[in-house]
Amino acid sequence: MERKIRVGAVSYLNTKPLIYGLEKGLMADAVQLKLDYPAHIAQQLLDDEIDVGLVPVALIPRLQQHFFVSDYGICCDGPVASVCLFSEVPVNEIKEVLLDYQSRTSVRLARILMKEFWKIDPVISDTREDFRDRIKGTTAGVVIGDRALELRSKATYIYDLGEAWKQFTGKPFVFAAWLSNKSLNGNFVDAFNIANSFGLQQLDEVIRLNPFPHFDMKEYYTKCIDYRLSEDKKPGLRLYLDYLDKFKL
Ligand SMILES: C=C(O[C@@H]1C=C(C(=O)O)C=C[C@H]1O)C(=O)O
Repeated sequence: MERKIRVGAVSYLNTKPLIYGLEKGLMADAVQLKLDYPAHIAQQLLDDEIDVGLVPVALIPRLQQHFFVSDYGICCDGPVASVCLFSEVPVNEIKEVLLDYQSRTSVRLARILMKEFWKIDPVISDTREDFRDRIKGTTAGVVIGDRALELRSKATYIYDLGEAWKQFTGKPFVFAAWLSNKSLNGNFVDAFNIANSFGLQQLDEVIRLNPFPHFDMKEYYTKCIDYRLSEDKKPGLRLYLDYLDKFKL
């Protein structure tokens, strides 16, 4: 029997619709699914511990070769709600910014926006563990995922990075895409696309299975996250990758 394809998916709520089909057993004979936070998925694809991952797009320049596995990803076209700069003071008074250790794409997006859009030059600090209680006074923080959705109700100033990117460039943004480090056969790709679309067609059931009191999940899945990695998303992705190159990020 052929070895199963090792698939690494993001463990946040944003990914639940995409993996609902896989978790229901579609492709159970072909796929072994692991969940982790984005920075770990990125490392696992680099280390060849997985074959396919919902990988932060910031990893693309570091991969020797990469293939887009499906028509789905984690994108937005305007406010995304779960990727924000949280602060107790207005953006131009921020002195230090803590960057979420779980992120690879958004932390670099924040650096681009600070330089080019907000035109601020705070001290930028990486983190290695939970840092949310250090966001106070003039120290702000970039937080992603479910923890960001939760923080929204407590934060004073919320700068949504999807919204800021849209204001800055006029374009949608791609956070993560299903990428592989080797070419996979067309049958796998077709089945994977069908599995991805399964949950998107049954959002009410996905929401029922993953109750989350801090945010309206129907709104999150239908208005904030855009799951279609369609052609109209590509110019924004290219522009982001150009900025990574330009600023050596
Ligand atoms: C919209 C989001 O997109 C994500 C952000 C990522 C990143 O910053 O590296 C990677 C995967 C996505 O989960 C989110 O996490 O809230």
